[in-house]
Amino acid sequence: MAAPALYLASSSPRRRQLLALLDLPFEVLAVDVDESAMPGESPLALVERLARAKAEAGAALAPQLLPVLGSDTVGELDGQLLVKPVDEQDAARMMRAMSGRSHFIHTAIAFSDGRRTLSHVVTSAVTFKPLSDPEIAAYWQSGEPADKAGGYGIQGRGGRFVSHLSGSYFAVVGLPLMETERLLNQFLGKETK
Ligand SMILES: Cc1cn([C@H]2C[C@H](O)[C@@H](COP(=O)(O)OP(=O)(O)OP(=O)(O)O)O2)c(=O)[nH]c1=O
Repeated sequence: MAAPALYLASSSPRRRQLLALLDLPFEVLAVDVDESAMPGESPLALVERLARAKAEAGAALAPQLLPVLGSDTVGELDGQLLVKPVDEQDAARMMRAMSGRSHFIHTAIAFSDGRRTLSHVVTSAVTFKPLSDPEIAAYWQSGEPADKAGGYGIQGRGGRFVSHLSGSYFAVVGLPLMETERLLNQFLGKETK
């Protein structure tokens, strides 16, 4: 196996698959970061703080001084945070709130080596078609919503609900490709166009 060029501080298989598309050898680090929001913290501030915290927690564990990537995804509707649903009722509440209208998905990325941290947030707007209660119930049964911010996966069955996307598809899935490569190059001091 090639020596790693960076570490990924994430237990998400999706982030692993997406990072592999940058064609750089990397190793995964398991970090444990408390993801709860602080009182009055905006979704944008939260998502960036968590990505930085994951990257910095990873850097503290990394066996070599290499960039560590941390990332976090949250949704926002009317200023309110949309995170992973705690149960079916919570998922249904979010789906009904998102039905027939647009919400934001914020994904933050951060690189840290323990000495400095650089971060960036990508915001996308996702519009849902109007959803019926039977559709919402059947979607929960598919098992897809449980581990996803906003309670859906655009890359799976949840894609059936999306009538419009403005922003980065890959950021909604959990890792914006172009921005991650650009931020890494910036972190490494490489010139990019
Ligand atoms: C909106 C949306 C979110 N998601 C996922 C991306 C994230 O993995 C997840 C949000 O949870 P996160 O806390 O960002 O990430 P995670 O717990 O999966 O992994 P880790 O913290 O170890 O990196 O929701 C999708 O896969 N598709 C979607 O359409």
